[in-house]
Amino acid sequence: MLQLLTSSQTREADAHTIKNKPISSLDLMESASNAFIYAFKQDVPTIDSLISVYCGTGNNGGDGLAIARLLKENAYDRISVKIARFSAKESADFSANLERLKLTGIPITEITNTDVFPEENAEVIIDALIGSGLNKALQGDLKSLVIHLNQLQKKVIAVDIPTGLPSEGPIDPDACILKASLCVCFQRPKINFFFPESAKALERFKVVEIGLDEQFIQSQAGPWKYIEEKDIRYSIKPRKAFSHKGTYGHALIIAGYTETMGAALLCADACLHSGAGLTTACIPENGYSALNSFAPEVMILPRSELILGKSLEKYSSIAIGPGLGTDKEATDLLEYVLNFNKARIVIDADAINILAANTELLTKLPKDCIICPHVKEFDRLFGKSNSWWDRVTLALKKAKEFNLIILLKNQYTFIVTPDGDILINPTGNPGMAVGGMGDILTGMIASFLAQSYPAIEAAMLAAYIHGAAGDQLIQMNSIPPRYITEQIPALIKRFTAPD
Ligand SMILES: NC(=O)C1=CN([C@@H]2O[C@H](COP(=O)(O)OP(=O)(O)OC[C@H]3O[C@@H](n4cnc5c(N)ncnc54)[C@H](OP(=O)(O)O)[C@@H]3O)[C@@H](O)[C@H]2O)[C@@H](O)CC1
Ligand SMILES: [K+]
Repeated sequence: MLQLLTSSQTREADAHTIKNKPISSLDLMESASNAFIYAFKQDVPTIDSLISVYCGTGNNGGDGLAIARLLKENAYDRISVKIARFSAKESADFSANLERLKLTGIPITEITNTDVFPEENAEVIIDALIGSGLNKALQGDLKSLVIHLNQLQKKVIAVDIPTGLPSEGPIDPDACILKASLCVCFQRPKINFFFPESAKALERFKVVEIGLDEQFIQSQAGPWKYIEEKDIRYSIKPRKAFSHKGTYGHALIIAGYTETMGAALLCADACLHSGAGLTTACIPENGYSALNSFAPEVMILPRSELILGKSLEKYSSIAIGPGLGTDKEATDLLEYVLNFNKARIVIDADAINILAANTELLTKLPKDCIICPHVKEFDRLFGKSNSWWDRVTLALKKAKEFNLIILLKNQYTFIVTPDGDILINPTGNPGMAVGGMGDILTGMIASFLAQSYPAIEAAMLAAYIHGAAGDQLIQMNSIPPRYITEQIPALIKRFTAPD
């Protein structure tokens, strides 16, 4: 997993690298600027594009100056540089790069007040005004410049981070930020890129290596971790020779109601496709024939039998909630399952709403129980938050308090653990924003739990593979959740095979 850094940790990684590797700070800037150029060339391959580089006077601005010079070396020769000089300060590497730039003949304009802005006919603007050194909200002259640049509606490519966006912490909905179509960021994505509020700052990002000390970065403390494919390959176990269905556990799916039987079918079918040896669905009687024709491999535990107190002993995992309803019977079922606290449990959908209405049940959740709320379910359960940063921080507190794993759904799903980690899932796409998608995920988690994966791994594998299945169908505008299920077995097999 990639350890993500706060802006102060990034500064430490920067200082550590300069101190311990044979590289000077100026050369590190050169390396970062070269890495930017590599990504830039893929995005703007036309060398006669008209490009304007806006630079502040800190190190982000220093990068901008070096980038302008390197662009020229790479045959982009319709470049101009604008320096926003609203204070007398400049960093040493900015000054050094300014001297180097002056030797290239690239036109440089200094903007010292905002009464008149220089005319701008560039097709591409490179934003090197402020990077990770942002220390307050934009105001005054710089804010006026950013508002002006936003109004031009040009293609903007940001260096490291869009000017005005904090690297971490709550994103003020009214913050003035230079909107980028692409951000090329250095070594690690910024934590704030993963929150929906960052959509006002950037459309997409690319991460480029600049040569910071990886060992140092990975040894940093902090909850934010980014899941990679190799984590999935490392966790997932191939099926063994001479194994039988008993080897892979028995999952019970307690889901469905007259009007919402589909949720139970989708959930049970996804569980089956994710490798559980046996899957049983506990549904009301009016769903039997639908289940038998949709997924004949899935067995049935009559809902009425569970209500009468059927033992749960034989199940290796339990999923409860999709399409369950929130009436008295559903509440009793959840309480029954929680009282039988030996099982490995995943709680979703209506069962989360039942928890929200009966918060005393939270104390009955077994250790390492997984809940997988979407934003509304999360807010209903734990209260409203003003920002996604606050919401995830609250999730961290609740995960510790109740010994829970909270899988908080988002374009980048957050898996928040009782040990204080926040695992960010990189897979998935907006085509997956379709009802029923969560039921598939819950079935997958139940399946991995049944197969004896530790709970955090079960959540991680399910989130990653679910999203990866969606990414395989990226050509579809919207993806019916059933199609995700079809992808699962081959995807799992692929992750068990050598690279
Ligand atoms: N670390 C790395 O890995 C590497 C980092 N590199 C690069 O360095 C960048 C970080 O550089 P940095 O630390 O010099 O800060 P930077 O973003 O230029 O901003 C500082 C300037 O902005 C100003 N300022 C701040 N807020 C303001 C506001 N609201 N409104 C107005 N002004 C404001 C602040 O002024 P002050 O508040 O101090 O008066 C100061 O002048 C990083 O993003 C990356 O691009 C690479 O070169 C190499 C490897
Ligand atoms: K920037």
